[in-house]
Amino acid sequence: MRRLRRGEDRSADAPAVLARDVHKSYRGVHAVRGVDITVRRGETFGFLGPNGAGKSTTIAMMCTLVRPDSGRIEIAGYDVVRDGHQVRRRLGLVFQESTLDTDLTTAENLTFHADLYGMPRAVVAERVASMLDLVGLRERRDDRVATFSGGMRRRLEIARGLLHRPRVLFLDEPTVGLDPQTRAEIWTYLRRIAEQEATTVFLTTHYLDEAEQCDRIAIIDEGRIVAQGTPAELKSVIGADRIALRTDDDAAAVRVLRDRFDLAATAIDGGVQVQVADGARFVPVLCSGLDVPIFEVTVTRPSLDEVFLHYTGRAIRDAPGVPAG
Ligand SMILES: Nc1ncnc2c1ncn2[C@@H]1O[C@H](COP(=O)(O)OP(=O)(O)OP(=O)(O)O)[C@@H](O)[C@H]1O
Repeated sequence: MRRLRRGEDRSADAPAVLARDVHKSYRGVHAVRGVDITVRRGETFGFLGPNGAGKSTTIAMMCTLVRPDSGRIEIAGYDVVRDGHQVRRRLGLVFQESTLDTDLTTAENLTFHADLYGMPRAVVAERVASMLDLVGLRERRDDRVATFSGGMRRRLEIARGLLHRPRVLFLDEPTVGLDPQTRAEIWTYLRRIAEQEATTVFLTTHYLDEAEQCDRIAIIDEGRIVAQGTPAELKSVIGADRIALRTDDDAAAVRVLRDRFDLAATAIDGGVQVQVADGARFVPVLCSGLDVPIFEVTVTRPSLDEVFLHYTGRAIRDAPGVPAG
């Protein structure tokens, strides 16, 4: 590795987040068992897993709140154990539980944060204004946070997390408990952050439609990363499209699928199902070659739901304590 000159910022070409063989146990519970993660600069990275899989522990280690037992974590090139101060300067945090002071105004909450981070007074006013623009709260600058909706509070927390220009913004379930419209709105801001601020966004979510919007995702189960890649890459592991058929004679359809198309069909509720590589291309071939009247054909492409089920043995929506998405 190239030696750094005094005062040189390592973060310029280092990955935003790097974790190698990270372990953490709490008395008797091996919560994180050899996690490897690489997040590139500017990526929006989704971290998924069933309840108790080790997400919060991993994030807490990345944010210097919990010390790893072994392994290595670097944020923008700085080690979380050796260079904790450098790491903290480079990250922003948005937790599930709000940490805003509701008795203060929007601007006061932000200025308080700027003081904590030792931001020069001369730049604070302008930075506060541009962050409030980013999350659409400029008009509410002097209102007390106590008067805000859940979505507005979350937006303010995002603005606060970004105020000191972190390299990585960590968000733990940023949209949990919000209605679908507000969730969509938060995502508009998250995308804007990635574009305008060139900030890496690392977030946990239980919503697969949100994971779908990430550049890359990792799935953790029982303390281990079981899959990592773009949503498209992970879905391609599941591979096949599913074609569900309702026909006039399902038994005959199964025979024809086997004899003519070499496909093993399985019975499903009210019909039969086969798996093929490219459903859209196969449907016309099937319809002309089946010889059995078809009432209905449905093609389902692999989803992240199936990816999650494949790797964890659980449907993400079945995880206890998770509102249906
Ligand atoms: N402070 C602690 N002391 C003891 N055990 C803990 C502690 N924090 C977490 N654990 C245990 O470590 C495991 C991983 O927990 P963690 O909170 O990291 O999972 P998670 O994926 O974030 O779960 P959730 O989605 O429910 O927040 C769980 O078995 C949990 O009970």
